[in-house]
Amino acid sequence: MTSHTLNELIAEGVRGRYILVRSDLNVPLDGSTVTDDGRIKASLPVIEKLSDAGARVLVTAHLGRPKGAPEPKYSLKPAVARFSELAPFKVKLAEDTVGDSAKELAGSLEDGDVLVLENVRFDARETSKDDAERGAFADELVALTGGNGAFVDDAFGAVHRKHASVYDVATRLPSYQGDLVHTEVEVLRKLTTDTQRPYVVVLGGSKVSDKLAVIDNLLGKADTILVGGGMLFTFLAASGHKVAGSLLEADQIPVVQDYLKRASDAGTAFVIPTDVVVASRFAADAEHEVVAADAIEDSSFGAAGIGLDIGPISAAAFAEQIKAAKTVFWNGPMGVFEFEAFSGGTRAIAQALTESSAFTVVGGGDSAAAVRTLGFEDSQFGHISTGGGASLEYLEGKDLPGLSVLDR
Ligand SMILES: Nc1ncnc2c1ncn2[C@@H]1O[C@H](COP(=O)(O)OP(=O)(O)O)[C@@H](O)[C@H]1O
Ligand SMILES: O=C(OP(=O)(O)O)[C@H](O)COP(=O)(O)O
Repeated sequence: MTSHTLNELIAEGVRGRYILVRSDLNVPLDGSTVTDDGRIKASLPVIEKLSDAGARVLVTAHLGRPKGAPEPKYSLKPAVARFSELAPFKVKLAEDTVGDSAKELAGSLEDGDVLVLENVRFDARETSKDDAERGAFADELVALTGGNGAFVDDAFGAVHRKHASVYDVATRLPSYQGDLVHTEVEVLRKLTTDTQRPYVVVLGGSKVSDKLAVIDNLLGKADTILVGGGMLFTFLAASGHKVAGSLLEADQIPVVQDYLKRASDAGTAFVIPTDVVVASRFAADAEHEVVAADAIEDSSFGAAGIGLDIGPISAAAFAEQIKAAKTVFWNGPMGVFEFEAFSGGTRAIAQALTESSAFTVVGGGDSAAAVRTLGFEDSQFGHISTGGGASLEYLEGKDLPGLSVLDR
């Protein structure tokens, strides 16, 4: 199955037509400052191509996980401000997604203009499990394109989401694959069809249940899974250890126990940290100490302690595995890298990737932000993917709704 490409759409002619583009502008923010603009830079080429070709571009995007209603802290304003600085054309932001502001501004677009609609997740229908609800929202998005529109999906980071702006609009408009999605899929396709072993997967971050779900299909595919970040505490708890106030998804403990049981038969080894950096509270200047991973509650902070990074012994052990690998996929920071005191594990893993002769892929908004803010260059890695969950789901061989809906 193949998808139609952006170049095909441009060859068909877009001047004067409304082209709906789904981008992933879900960037990390510090207040209203974008701390890593990688996803904005990655989204720019497709929008620029369409603008140059005379399209009237309507961009949809999400930021964070608002609860289906407008919340100022999840506004796309900072992302669009940064977009405007980077783009050679003016970018407007509507005050709503499909309301009066969106309709009025869309109606006033001229050829080559770009309008970003406010966070699609401000409308609960975007992420609804109910097909009719999502469909109704998609209809309203599509209505903004007049009668002759088209859809370009360029939001690789969201292709694993069956959401209205990713999936349902593509069932309603002639649809095309954006260049970013195309490039990302090509790299991951190579990784899955020609995997050099040992194949090491490094998992961390805070979207614990999302990422635990992908491990099921990685058992037997990956030789080794290194477990860090927020999910390590669910692994420790599954082995009977107390984790004090650390991030724990208690309902996932049986899932992890099942993985641990099946791992050796499947030929996959889990490596769980043996030491952890425990803090007195979740803050950049919190007191902290390194303790054994099976004795987190014995730290000076007792049951109030929070594990915010893997310890140095574990980081060194992970680095050894990475250096001996031929393929490494990494998603999810090892700790709260945003705070210097808890960035050591993430830095050590990034460093090991740069020193490994393996083909290395770093995936995920925060993982990409982490390597950049810790001073590494994109060119030191085989590929930096804009999608963490999306690339993991691709690697486990799942059908990704945002990709399959584009297949003809
Ligand atoms: N031990 C931990 N406790 C709480 N949060 C953590 C921990 N380790 C990492 N994190 C957080 O995980 C976040 C990134 O997670 P996630 O969104 O899953 O990664 P990505 O965007 O790369 O897919 C970071 O903001 C980081 O602070
Ligand atoms: O940040 C994203 O994914 P990632 O953290 O897996 O890289 C994407 O923008 C998708 O966001 P979502 O996981 O809230 O659907």
